[in-house]
Amino acid sequence: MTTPLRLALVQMNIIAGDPEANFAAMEAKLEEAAALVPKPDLIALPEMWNTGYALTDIQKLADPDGDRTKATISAFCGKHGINVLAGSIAQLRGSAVTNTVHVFDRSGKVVAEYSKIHLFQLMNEHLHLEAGAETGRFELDGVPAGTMICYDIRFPELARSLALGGARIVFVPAEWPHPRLHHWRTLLQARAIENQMYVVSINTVGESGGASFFGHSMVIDPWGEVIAEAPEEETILVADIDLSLVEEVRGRIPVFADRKPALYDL
Ligand SMILES: O=C(O)CCC(=O)C(=O)O
Repeated sequence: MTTPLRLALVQMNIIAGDPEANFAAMEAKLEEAAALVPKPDLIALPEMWNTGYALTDIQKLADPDGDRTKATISAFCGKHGINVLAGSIAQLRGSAVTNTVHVFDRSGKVVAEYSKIHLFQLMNEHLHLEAGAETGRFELDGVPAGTMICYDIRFPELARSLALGGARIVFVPAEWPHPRLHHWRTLLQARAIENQMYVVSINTVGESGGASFFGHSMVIDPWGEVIAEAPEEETILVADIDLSLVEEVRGRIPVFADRKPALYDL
């Protein structure tokens, strides 16, 4: 990617259990983001945007092999020449359902697929979904990056492993509810500060299954500053980021050179 890099984060209201409505809303929002001037380099979507947390019906609602998602978003990327981190979807794989992010380059090619490693027991994910077994590293326009999903931010080892693998930006699609705004903000900032990288989160808004999703999608720079933050309503959050700040911050406080991995009992 060229520097600065323009990001457009689609903070949307997901209708639980209604993939038709969510696909229509997602396509309209991608077109809205593509019409921004200047055009974004990358558009990102939130977690489980196709089905929301309709977990008891997830087997019949999930996208078989992600085919509909891949066809729709790949065509969009090819038409507009924009990278898309397609949040996550409920994806049917044989008899299992995973919570999976697909990353598309400007030509519409899928360059990465990541399934959520840490399933969130408080919302019964472990009863309905199968956990992923690989981390989410990729490169877009030559920039090494990574993705995690929602609850994954509570595991600093995962963000560290992406940073050690070279990531300069980590994306976090989420469906994170009240009353844990304090945890959301603090954990996202901590992951950015300790790894001296950009952390870009894309949350949802609205109500579903007794949970209220608060938005506050954020772009946090490698110094831990929140450089853009969405309100609690639907919005497309736009931010221009300067990747040279990653090297500048890493040069100022040499955290990676000062690590003592041999002493950590991990
Ligand atoms: O960790 C949390 O508090 C929220 C996580 C969550 O909602 C999720 O992973 O879907």
